[in-house]
Amino acid sequence: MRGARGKSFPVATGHVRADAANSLAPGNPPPETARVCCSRMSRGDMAKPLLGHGSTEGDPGVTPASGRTIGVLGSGDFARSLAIRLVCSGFKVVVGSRNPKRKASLFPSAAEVTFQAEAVKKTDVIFVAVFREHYSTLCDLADVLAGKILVDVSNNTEINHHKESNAEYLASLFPASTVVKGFNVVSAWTLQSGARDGNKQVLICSNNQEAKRTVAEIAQVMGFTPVDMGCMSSACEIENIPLRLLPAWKIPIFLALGLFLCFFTYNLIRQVIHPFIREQKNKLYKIPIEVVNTTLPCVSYVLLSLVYLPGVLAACSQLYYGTKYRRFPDWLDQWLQHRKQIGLLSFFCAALHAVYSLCLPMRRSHRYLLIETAVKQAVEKKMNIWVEEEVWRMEIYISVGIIALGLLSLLAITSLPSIANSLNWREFSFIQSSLGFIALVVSTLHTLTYGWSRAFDENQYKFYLPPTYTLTLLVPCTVIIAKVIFSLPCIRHRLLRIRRGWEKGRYVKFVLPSATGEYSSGETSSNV
Ligand SMILES: Cc1cc2nc3c(=O)[nH]c(=O)nc-3n(C[C@H](O)[C@H](O)[C@H](O)COP(=O)(O)OP(=O)(O)OC[C@H]3O[C@@H](n4cnc5c(N)ncnc54)[C@H](O)[C@@H]3O)c2cc1C
Ligand SMILES: NC(=O)C1=CN([C@@H]2O[C@H](COP(=O)(O)OP(=O)(O)OC[C@H]3O[C@@H](n4cnc5c(N)ncnc54)[C@H](OP(=O)(O)O)[C@@H]3O)[C@@H](O)[C@H]2O)C=CC1
Ligand code: HEM
Ligand SMILES: [Cu+2]
Ligand SMILES: [Fe+3]
Repeated sequence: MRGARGKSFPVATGHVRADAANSLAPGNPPPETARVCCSRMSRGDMAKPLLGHGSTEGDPGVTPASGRTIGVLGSGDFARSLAIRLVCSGFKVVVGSRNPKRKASLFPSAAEVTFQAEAVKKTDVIFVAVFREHYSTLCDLADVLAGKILVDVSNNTEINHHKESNAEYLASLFPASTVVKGFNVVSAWTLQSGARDGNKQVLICSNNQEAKRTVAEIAQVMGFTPVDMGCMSSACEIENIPLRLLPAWKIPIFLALGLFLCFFTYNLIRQVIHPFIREQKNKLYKIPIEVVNTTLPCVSYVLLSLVYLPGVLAACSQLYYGTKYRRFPDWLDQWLQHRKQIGLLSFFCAALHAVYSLCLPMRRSHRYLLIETAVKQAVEKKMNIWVEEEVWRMEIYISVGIIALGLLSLLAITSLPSIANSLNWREFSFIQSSLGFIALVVSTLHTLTYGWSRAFDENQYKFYLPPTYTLTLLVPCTVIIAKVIFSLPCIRHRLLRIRRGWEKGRYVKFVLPSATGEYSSGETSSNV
């Protein structure tokens, strides 16, 4: 749930009873028993609740940290994991089920499992862990639920599946209760195994601040990070989140696939179809490795240049308008937001390309061709086949390729949230912006030394199509030339001023009253 809009919660303890307050404050470790139980908790333990031996009852040393009782309606996966996590966090739990006898054994013995009506009487915060379609079966409990907080944890099967959110629907069924949306982005498994880095966030919304704060505090005690998503109108958005698959990656993946298809087709024409038509030679064997290994690097290289092109366009726009306060066009804003994903896809393709390249010599076809060439040269009595220029060319382009990949790996590592969080923004920007640009320059050197003079060799033109690497050079070279121009002192200085808030022509014309009291026509200006 990285980057979810919303703000974190101030933990207020005013309204919560004193004993519950200090336990609700973040960072209060759950009681020893609970911690021991949680550390040994595993999926298998779901069926055999461990708390029986170490239940908090009867053990003088340990009282439930919060003493607060939390209700759970439903006895399914989510209800069970929720009960375990709540008990581990020191809450008292009462589960309401239609069939308590049958379900009791699935819950930790510290949790009380009883009928729904019984359960809701014992607490003022109830998690409704049933599907939306079964909400109406709870209507007989409306009186008992009046004035209580209902936490709607439900998800849908499709985005915007219903005209109103499940939480709003629940609120319409129980107008006398207060509904808070929350916990739906947490899977039953995470609930049970505890919050790990990726899905620590619990998005919460409600029209009632107090109720929202209460649920947030419970989330904090459970080890989650509550994120305030505002009022109930955000419930739809919160319910859609678990249904979206890697939203930030869609456009970059389609871009990479599109580039792959184009370059693959181009290379197929040049390396397989051309020899088949012109020389009746069957080169189909080249497809799995050679064609792929001249496609992947091109995709990687173009993607890498598309990471730095928006920064160049952004700079051009700022220089042109003489301000940084003018919104970029949406397409550029979108592009700037997707640079991380484009960069990581570039790294992924480059890494594959490196592995493919290192495997080139181990192929059977490579050996046959090598032997064939050797025999041919022996027959033609060609002894000295060493071409110094070619040797150097290959030594250089492979070595430079390895350096480029090393730099990309560094960028990829600093993309990891745990690493990025350990850098300050200047360090992060230096690595991403400066080192990233150097990686682009080094990759260009690799490509140019690989291509060398092929672009001027007419044998390299198949069906008049130029060698593939020449197609890849356009965007990267544009970015490199632009960056060189921006580094010229006059332009660099202006760009830095703009990025520090200076604005072209932002001055106020005003007329100074002269000593005699008339207004002179002189104009003065000041930057506002
Ligand atoms: C392997 C790899 C991993 C990467 N990982 C990350 C990553 O984790 N996070 C990341 O952000 N990038 C990542 N990138 C992309 C790239 O490295 C960074 O975005 C880098 O900061 C771009 O530098 P730049 O000099 O092009 O532009 P910048 O210097 O970042 O930006 C140029 C100017 O554009 C404007 N600008 C920049 N961003 C915005 C914006 N979002 N909205 C409005 N104006 C803006 C600013 O005025 C800025 O001064 C990765 C790239 C690669 C290859
Ligand atoms: N599973 C997960 O990982 C997650 C689930 N959720 C949400 O949690 C809620 C429960 O999910 P989950 O536990 O997986 O579902 P389950 O089907 O496992 O449990 C749902 C519970 O609802 C009750 N129930 C079932 N049928 C009916 C019925 N016809 N009438 C009344 N009550 C019924 C049952 O409790 P009893 O028989 O005891 O009354 C049952 O245990 C859903 O809204 C889901 O979207 C949210 C995030 C993650
Ligand atoms: C360990 C790192 C690398 C090695 C060993 C390597 C090796 C090679 C080899 C052997 C070729 C010739 C491919 C062939 O003829 O089949 C090649 C071409 C190429 N490489 Fe790399 N490379 C590396 C990294 C990179 C990186 C990081 C990039 C760019 C991001 C890159 C971009 C290219 C390009 C664009 C070509 C030309 C492809 C063509 O037009 O046919 N390489 N590389
Ligand atoms: Cu436990
Ligand atoms: Fe439905």
